[in-house]
This record gives sequence, structure tokens and C-alpha cells, in this order.
Amino acid sequence: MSSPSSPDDNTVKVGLKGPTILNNPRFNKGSAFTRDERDQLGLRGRLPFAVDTLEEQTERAYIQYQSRESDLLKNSFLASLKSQNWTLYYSLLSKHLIEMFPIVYTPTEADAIAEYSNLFRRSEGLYLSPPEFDKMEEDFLDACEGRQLDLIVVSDAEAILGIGDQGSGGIAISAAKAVIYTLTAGIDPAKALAVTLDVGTNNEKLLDNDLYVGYREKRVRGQKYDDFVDKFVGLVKKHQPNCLLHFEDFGVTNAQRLLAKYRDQLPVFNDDIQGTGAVALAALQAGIAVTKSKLADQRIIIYGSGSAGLGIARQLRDAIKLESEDGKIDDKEASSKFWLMDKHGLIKKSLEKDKIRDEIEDDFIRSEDDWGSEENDLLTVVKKVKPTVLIGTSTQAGAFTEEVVKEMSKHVDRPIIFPLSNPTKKCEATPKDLRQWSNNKALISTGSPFDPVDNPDEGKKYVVAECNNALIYPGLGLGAILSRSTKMTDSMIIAGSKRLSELAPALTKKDPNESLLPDFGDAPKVNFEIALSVIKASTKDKVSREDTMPNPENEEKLREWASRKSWEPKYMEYKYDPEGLK
Ligand SMILES: NC(=O)c1ccc[n+]([C@@H]2O[C@H](COP(=O)([O-])OP(=O)(O)OC[C@H]3O[C@@H](n4cnc5c(N)ncnc54)[C@H](O)[C@@H]3O)[C@@H](O)[C@H]2O)c1
Ligand SMILES: O=C(O)C[C@H](O)C(=O)O
Ligand SMILES: [Mn+2]
Repeated sequence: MSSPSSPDDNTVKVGLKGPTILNNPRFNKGSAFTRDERDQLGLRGRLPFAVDTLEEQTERAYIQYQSRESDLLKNSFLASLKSQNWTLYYSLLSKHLIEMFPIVYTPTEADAIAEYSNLFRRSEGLYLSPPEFDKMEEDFLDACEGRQLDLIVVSDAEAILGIGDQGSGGIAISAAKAVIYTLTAGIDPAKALAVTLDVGTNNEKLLDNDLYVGYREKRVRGQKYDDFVDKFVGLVKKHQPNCLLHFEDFGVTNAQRLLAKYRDQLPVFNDDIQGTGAVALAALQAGIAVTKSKLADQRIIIYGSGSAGLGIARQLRDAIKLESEDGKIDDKEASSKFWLMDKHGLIKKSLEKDKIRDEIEDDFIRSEDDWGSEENDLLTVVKKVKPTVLIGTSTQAGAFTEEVVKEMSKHVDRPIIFPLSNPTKKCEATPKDLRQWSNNKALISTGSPFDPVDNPDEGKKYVVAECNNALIYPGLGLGAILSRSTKMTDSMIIAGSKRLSELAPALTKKDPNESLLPDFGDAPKVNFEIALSVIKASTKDKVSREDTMPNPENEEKLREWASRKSWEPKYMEYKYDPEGLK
């Protein structure tokens, strides 16, 4: 819970009483307030007589959760629990991690976001809109409640997962990403803030919905948009200089631009670009270890070259360069291993200029000599390229067809296929189909969770890795937060990705039917390991500012220090003090 008065003391002074403490999810214990606390805090008649333990409350909440029939109703139940009692909420989620991850996060959260205005009951986090530009500082400070924060997650909701522009519903992706930080990286929820930059929406369905709760205008663009974002980032720099600023689900052009603009100014991280690049690299490293090949020997098609696709391409390209120890592989050669595709097909020089986004580096654009005006649909490209790796970040369900997969399988023994688009309904192909069409040879990872697939050849199921950035961003963030890094450097991200791939069951168990990434049930342990590697890289890069941190060379001390910092859902004993925490 909140920081105790002394390290060996379980007590904390609180300055709230009666209904205000019951209505404060950070401090509320509900039926678990002790007799003494009820006396001190004016709660006696406000609570039923029995005093529950957290375990009993967790059990009751689980029974209530199970009685909700659909995933969306379960999601609403948990959102409501979160607004009442954080300790109980996180206790329940930690106890049923695997079961509840897909409910509070991908894929169910996507449905909750699409229905945000219709389901709206209670606000959370910070909503910023252009008409209140002049009051942004006041609103920002109010949301920080006088605390030094560790984490801010911000979205402008232009490209939410694969479901596009969701206007003010964007607050819910920021909040969901923050929940995962707490759940899997022990970030204190009182030190995290979810923000939406509600700059309008171009989603006609939302604009036409009488119940829409957001700023009902078309998206603000150009200088006005830049000024708005700049003012917000300026406030983070000014008032929360130690905080990690996590960008989520911005539209592709803004995502790239804003990352480049701010990444040297403060600890900024773009999850869709950097987190996705890092998790995909980890899964691919495990995949090529199974196929006993090298990264530099791959021919890689990236299908969908937006934030995620480009982020992955860049991360893999940099890893190929690093892999060539003698530095023989330069940018150009490393880029030649990639065929990037987008909604106009293969990205090649002969496409009209407006069909190639500015941020795509020249080296990634295929030349006239190779491609001319040839057809450039996926099947044609697969026929010609004979890829070893096919990655989907296109939001196009079903794009990896039977024909495409069969064609790919003709030329490579173990095709590596990662349909990463979320939520589940946007996935480029299901693992079951991919295995069937490839004669059970494909090595697969997906963006949303899928059950293991029957594997007739081996008498053992094939375990599908969930290649979702949630397996790495909490660890990358935790590493940056604990080391109080001035920025998130490329080496910190690569170190985290490398650590993640070492933990892949396909490698640790030396079994190709095992997953290319650790299970989400192990996400807390895995993200902790990632964080340690990130901290080490941050000291090497000399960006770490935390003086209380032990020398990272002393692994045991570092582990002990880092684990002591972790927030856990447990109740503290309260003493009333008007000057206490509020
Ligand atoms: N697994 C993960 O961790 C993870 C992380 C980030 C994004 N994603 C998923 O990846 C998808 C893309 O996300 P994003 O943030 O990059 O969005 P984005 O809008 O930046 O990119 C999507 C890209 O797909 C392209 N596209 C659209 N139709 C296409 C078609 N028919 N053929 C080829 N390309 C096409 C678009 O032109 C665009 O460049 C989403 O579904 C998202 O959920 C997954
Ligand atoms: O949100 C997710 O599940 C992963 C990713 O950030 C996405 O945008 O799809
Ligand atoms: Mn995202």
C-alpha cells in the first residue's frame, strides 16, 4: 500500500475519515477495516459488522466476477472494483493473472474502449482538450495531487490497437497499460497517471452518437496539435522530471514524429514502435534459434508498415547490424533483408510519392530494378521473395491466406509467421489455420492470446507465444524508472529484448513445440528480469541518475534493492492523523 512510516513498520498515517476514505480507492479497505481503524476513522456504523481479511474479500470478488456472463461484463465489473479499492482489485488480478489478463487488457479492453461513451459511469485519470488549453497546467497539477509520479501513460487515441480512432475512449488504453505496469512490474498505482489528449475524433460513429462523452469536433491537426502536445510534454518536464512518459496508440505519423522530437529531452517511450519492436525481436530470436539459422540470413516480409511494422523493421535491422560482430553489415545491407508492405502493396520506388510515408527510410524502399511495375499483392511478393519470416501488423483479418502460407511453406522448412494485429478479430490468420496450411511446420506467435493448437505429428500441443508488447514494456519502463534514467536509450531496449528471448521456453526447454516467448502467467518474473538488464544498460550508457542504486555489477544486491521497491497489493494498518496521507 502507500509508503509506510518506517521500513519495518506496517502502519501508515492517513488524514482521511468517514465517507472520504471509503470513497478513495487508494486507501479504502471496505469490510477489511479493523475495529480499531473503524473507531479512529469514523467508520463503525458505515460498515457491516464482520471484519474480513484481504483473502476473504478476494474470494468474494472472484465469485462475483464469475457470475458476470460475458467478457465485457467481467471487464465492467473489474473497472468498477478498481474505482472502489485498488488493493482488492490488484489482489484479485494477481491471483487470477492468466484468466483476467485478456479481460482487463487485449482483447476485451478493445470492446470496452469502442463502447466507452455508452458504458461510461466513472471518470479516471486526466482528460485534456483544446478548449481548456489555457488551464492545462492547473488541471495537470490537480491530477498529480502533489505527488512525484513514476509513470504517465498518454494516448491521443488516433490508432487504438487495430480499431482505429476512438476519441475520448483513449483514456481507457492509457489506464489499461498502467494497470499492467502495476500488475507485472510493481509500479505503485498512486504514482501512475493515465492521460488522454482528447483533440477531437474523425470517427463518424462517435461524432454521431448523442451519448459521446468526448470533445465533439474533428481532430485538431497541424500547428495547433503540435502546440497542444508540446504544452503537455512541457508540463511533464517541469513538474514530473523523474517520470517515464509512455506514448500509446497515437496515429502513425504523429507517433514517429513525437518520439523523435522528445526522446532526447526526457525519458520517453513509444510502446507501439519500441515495445513492439523489442518483443517481436525477442520472439524472432527464439524462432531462429529453433531453425538454427542467423538473423542476417532471414528474408523478412513486414505486412503493414505503420507504427508497429516500422518499429519492428528498425529493431530487427539494428539487431542484424549488431549480430555482425566485425561491423561488416551496414544499414543498407541490413535493410535489404526486408520487404515492407502497406495498404498499396509492396513499398517500392515506382509507387507514387504520396503512397510512401515520409518516415520510411530510403533503404527500406525496394528498387525499380527488382520490382518495376510488377503486381505487388502479398501472394506475388511471397512468390518472388521466398520469405523465411512473415510478420503481420496490418489490422487486416485473414490477410495471411491459405495460398500465401502454402506458397511460403514451399520454400522454407520452418516458416516463421507472426500475425500480430490486435484484437483477436483483426489477426491476419489463426494459429490453427497456419499450422494446418504449413503441415504443422510454422513457428507462430500472435498479438492476442490463443490456445495451444493440436499437433498430430508430435502427440503434443503446439504452444502459441503471445507476442504482445505487454511482455516487455513494463520491464523496460521499470528499468528506466528504478534507474531514474534521463532517457530510454536503444541499448536499454535491446538489453531488455535480449533478456526476454533468453527466457523463451522453446530455448530453455530445448523443445520446438514450446512457446517462442514466456507465458503471460510469468509476466511479473519476466519483466523483473528485463528491468535488471535495462538498469545495467542504463548505467553503461551513463543515463542513470539514481544514487541509492547499488552497483549493477553486484547482481544480488541489485535484485534485492529492486525487489524491495515493488508495490504489492496488501493492506497497511492505518492511524488517523490530520496531517497524514490524503
Ligand atoms: N502485438 C503487439 O504487441 C502489437 C503492438 C502494436 C500494434 N499491434 C497491432 O498492429 C496493428 C497495427 O498497429 P499500428 O499501431 O502499427 O497501426 P498503424 O495504423 O500505425 O499501422 C497499420 C498499417 O497497416 C497498413 N495497412 C492497412 N491495410 C493494409 C493492407 N490491406 N495491407 C497491408 N497493409 C495495410 C496501414 O497502411 C498502416 O500503415 C494493430 O492491429 C495493432 O493492434 C500489435
Ligand atoms: O495493446 C496491445 O495489446 C498491444 C499494442 O500496443 C496494440 O496497440 O495492439
Ligand atoms: Mn498499442
